[in-house]
Amino acid sequence: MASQGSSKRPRPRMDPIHLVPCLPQAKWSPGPGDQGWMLCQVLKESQKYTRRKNLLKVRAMDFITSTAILPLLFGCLGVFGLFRLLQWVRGKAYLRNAVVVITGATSGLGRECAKVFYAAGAKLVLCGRNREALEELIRELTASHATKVQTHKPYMVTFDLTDPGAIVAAAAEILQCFGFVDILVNNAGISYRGTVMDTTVDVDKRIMETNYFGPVALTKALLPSMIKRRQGHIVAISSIQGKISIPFRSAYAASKHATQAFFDCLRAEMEQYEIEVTVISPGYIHTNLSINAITADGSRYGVMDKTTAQGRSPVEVAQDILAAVGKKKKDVILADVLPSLAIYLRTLAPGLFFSLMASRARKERKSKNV
Ligand SMILES: NC(=O)C1=CN([C@@H]2O[C@H](COP(=O)(O)OP(=O)(O)OC[C@H]3O[C@@H](n4cnc5c(N)ncnc54)[C@H](OP(=O)(O)O)[C@@H]3O)[C@@H](O)[C@H]2O)C=CC1
Ligand SMILES: CCCCCCCCCCCCCCCC(=O)OCC(=O)COP(=O)(O)O
Repeated sequence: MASQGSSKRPRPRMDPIHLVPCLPQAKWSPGPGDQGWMLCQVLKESQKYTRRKNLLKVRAMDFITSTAILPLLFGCLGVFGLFRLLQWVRGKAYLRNAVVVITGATSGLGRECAKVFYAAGAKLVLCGRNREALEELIRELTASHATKVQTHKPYMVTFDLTDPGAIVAAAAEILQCFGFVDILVNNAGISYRGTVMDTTVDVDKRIMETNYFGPVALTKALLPSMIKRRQGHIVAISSIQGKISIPFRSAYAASKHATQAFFDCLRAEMEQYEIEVTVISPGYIHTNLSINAITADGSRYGVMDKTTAQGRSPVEVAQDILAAVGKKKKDVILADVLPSLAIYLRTLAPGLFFSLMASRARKERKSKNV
């Protein structure tokens, strides 16, 4: 009985390095026209190709391991990591014990900014119109002990940004708190809903006074003391709407565009005194901004818009602001991809951007039947 093994075809011997079958060379030498010969040529070619490929692989590995690429890569990563760490440590030191003034600290983003700057060890002067809300915030801050750095009891100064006289008096009071100001965060603001045609000029002025003239006046009142010390930092909380204009927000978008322009000019002029200027442009944030917005006739809008309700958490935005200030960033956009892209679209393809805004206006008009 023939053994099972003898009925099988002999398996080709394998080339141990390249893992391809070894060609029978000495025993068999077929000639052209022979089918076996053709197969042999094809096999030879494929063997050559595989060898070349493997050689390339070996050479590439040799290059990576024996040359400086890997050490260089790890070196770069190390330097980058060290740079980030240094930046973080410097940011922390910059904010610790710094005298920071925050306007609009009674609610929303300003309230959260107060919390993160307080936890970072800043000496706060909290501003707003509502004394009780400021007192409650100070109680809340001083009651919390969840920080590693030394904290300081905040001061408060109440005034209305639409009152130029009150701003001058408030600036003097602010300077008396700690003797000087390191960082001014111009955060207070109101929004607006309405068509250009229905909106009274008084409403346009009110928005401009709160969002533009008020912060400008407060900044001008505090700048001389900063210039004298050759030290200071002005932060303006603008908006994505300081970079693009969307329908039914004429007064608000105008006030934020003016804010961006003013503080960009100021940055250039203050460079000689080493005074920093940071403009922050957030997208939607979940605060009471839409509820507190005013309408075409000056009445309160009073609605929590879907866009606002779905906005970023004010705590997160406040943390981003703290980081940006610590790094002395000049211009920061804190928004989702679409609004950020819209800024580029406005610059690179204005025609397309204007068509999109016109269609947005049509849709909104239809849905509100106006
Ligand atoms: N929420 C959002 O989607 C976005 C907001 N922003 C900006 O963030 C900033 C903060 O707004 P946000 O927290 O969202 O809104 P809120 O309405 O919650 O807070 C607004 C703050 O501004 C103060 N304020 C309003 N008017 C005056 C005034 N005349 N004088 C003094 N203080 C005033 C309010 O104080 P008071 O208690 O006295 O009313 C309040 O503290 C604004 O500049 C806004 O434009 C930017 C982009 C998106
Ligand atoms: C290359 C492709 C680009 C596609 C771009 C499409 C255009 C999309 C338009 C997006 C508009 C975004 C508007 C964002 C507005 C915003 O974030 O405002 C922040 C605020 O200040 C909110 O105030 P409001 O009172 O309006 O709630």
